[in-house]
Amino acid sequence: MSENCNMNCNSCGVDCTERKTTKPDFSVQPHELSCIKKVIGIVSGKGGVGKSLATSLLAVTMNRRGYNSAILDADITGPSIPKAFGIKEKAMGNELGLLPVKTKTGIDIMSINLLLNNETDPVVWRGPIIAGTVKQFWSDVIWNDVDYMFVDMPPGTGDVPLTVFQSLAVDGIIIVTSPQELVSMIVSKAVKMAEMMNIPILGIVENMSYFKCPDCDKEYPIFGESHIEELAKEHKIPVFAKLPIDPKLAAACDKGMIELFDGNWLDPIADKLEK
Ligand SMILES: Nc1ncnc2c1ncn2[C@@H]1O[C@H](COP(=O)(O)OP(=O)(O)OP(=O)(O)O)[C@@H](O)[C@H]1O
Repeated sequence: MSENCNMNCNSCGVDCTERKTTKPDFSVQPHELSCIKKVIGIVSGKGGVGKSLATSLLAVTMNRRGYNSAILDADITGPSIPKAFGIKEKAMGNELGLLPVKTKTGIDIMSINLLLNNETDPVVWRGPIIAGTVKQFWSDVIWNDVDYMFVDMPPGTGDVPLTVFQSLAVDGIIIVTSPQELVSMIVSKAVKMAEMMNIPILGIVENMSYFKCPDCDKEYPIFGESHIEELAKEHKIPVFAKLPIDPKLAAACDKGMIELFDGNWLDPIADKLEK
């Protein structure tokens, strides 16, 4: 202990044996009228691997099982959720807070594109403003009676994923990846970030895993052989699902009809979430 000790470790830099480390608490309270039971972050180490698609499919899968599902689109600079669900209207608010927009099948969605006048306007904001917006999607939106909220994270391990992990009450994350060599390093980064944040990793989804020939049913690994099993074993996390490259999925996203997708690839995740 320093001889000048004033017993306030927060204002002292001496690394003494008596030091009491108090971790700063960055958590943000949800809106007082919100009721959110489980929050699942959908993470990818890099862009374009199908994280938003996986988020949408998960929300639809849980909704089909009779749960109230919601999507908080934290991908502020590349929001693609409203388009996949074909949402044209803007989010409304009242004196109490902002209200999410309901999709045709009743999934609650909040995304920056539901607030911009023009969905093609770029969001040219600095990191702290973007991170602040995500926090507001949590604290200022009235998420009424949500069983499963899926948070579509921006790719990487930067400011916004960090904000989500520190501020929102995330119960677990699902990592979305694709079968390329680069991926093992990228997944490892995402895994380590979750570990640093003490957030459980529920499992990995490998997207664009193969293409199934409609004529002969043979599966072709278009992006190369998958190494996901080894990677999952290395990090001791389960592989939940392997999604095929399916032009019907891309078309459903483009037409805003993802709620009509046909496939049960994500059932193992839904089973685990139900448990
Ligand atoms: N399995 C698939 N089969 C066919 N098309 C797919 C598949 N997965 C993703 N796509 C298409 O690839 C594009 C990128 O997918 P998506 O927006 O989900 O990626 P992302 O990881 O969220 O990207 P970003 O991180 O840049 O936001 C979309 O047009 C989507 O429809």
